[in-house]
Amino acid sequence: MASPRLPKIPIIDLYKEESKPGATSWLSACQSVCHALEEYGCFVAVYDNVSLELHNQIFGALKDLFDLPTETKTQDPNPTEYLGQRPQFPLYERLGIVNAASWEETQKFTHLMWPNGNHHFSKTAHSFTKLIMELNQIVTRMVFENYGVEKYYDSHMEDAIYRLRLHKYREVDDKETQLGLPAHTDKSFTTILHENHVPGLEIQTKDGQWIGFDSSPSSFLFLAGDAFMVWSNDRIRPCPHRVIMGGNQVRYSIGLQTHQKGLMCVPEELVDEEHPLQYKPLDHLGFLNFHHSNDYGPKMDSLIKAYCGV
Ligand SMILES: O=C(O)CCC(=O)C(=O)O
Ligand SMILES: [Fe+2]
Repeated sequence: MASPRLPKIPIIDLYKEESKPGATSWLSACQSVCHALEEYGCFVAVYDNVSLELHNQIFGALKDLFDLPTETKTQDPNPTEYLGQRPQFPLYERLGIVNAASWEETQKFTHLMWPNGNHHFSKTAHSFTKLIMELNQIVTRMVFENYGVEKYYDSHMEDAIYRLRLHKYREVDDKETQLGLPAHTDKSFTTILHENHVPGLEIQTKDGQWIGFDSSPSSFLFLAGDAFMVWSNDRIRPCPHRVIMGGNQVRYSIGLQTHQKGLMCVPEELVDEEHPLQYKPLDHLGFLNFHHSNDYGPKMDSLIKAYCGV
């Protein structure tokens, strides 16, 4: 008997030239994006705007960064969002640039890591961020248009803060855990992840199966975070994901997350008899502090319901 086939994460082409309002494929792409997010909370965007050269440069830059001495990466106070050396998931290390859309903030981060400067790092990280911001804007606009609430798009984007997260998962020793990062949903509005040639990321489907995907230099995993669920009044659920490491290669990944300044409300157009209002206005940055001050078990989407559910 054939074994049951695993579901696959939807793959959607978002080539830069065709991903513009008015292009022939725009409306069907808007529908595919929304459908994928409603069913899986994520999809793989095939995006041709990041060159192979930049893909190679960014992962070269990540190697240089994580090769720095631990004292440099763990500076106190911790403006670089360092996380690592955790006994529960010892393979994982993370650094972050909090306001990565800003060239000055990117340079500040670089200067903390390389007091004598590293222009190549700043330039590479910033060029990558700018291109992924464009992808994030395309997808967000598609969702707003598909739900008929595009009039809120501009003000929503004005309130977006972009955070760049840089990750390293070291190779696994034979007797060690393979868990790179435990299952969680992101606290963000959106997250876009890009990885080097070493796979490991898995997402959980609605019926509880864990599935991976074939990555490539032009694939970017778009994930809905907890705040997307609030905004969409539960139409789009955040996607649980984890990292499982297999072999003896180092995995690097890079993620661009968005968070919203101020109070974010569910658009009134997304509230009706079938979808009664589920959330009070969300203070997203307040929610991040609430999350950091709460050790709330598996930290799945119940935390945001506790924070701003009606
Ligand atoms: O490394 C990855 O691909 C995933 C990282 C992640 O899920 C996170 O930092 O929230
Ligand atoms: Fe995540």
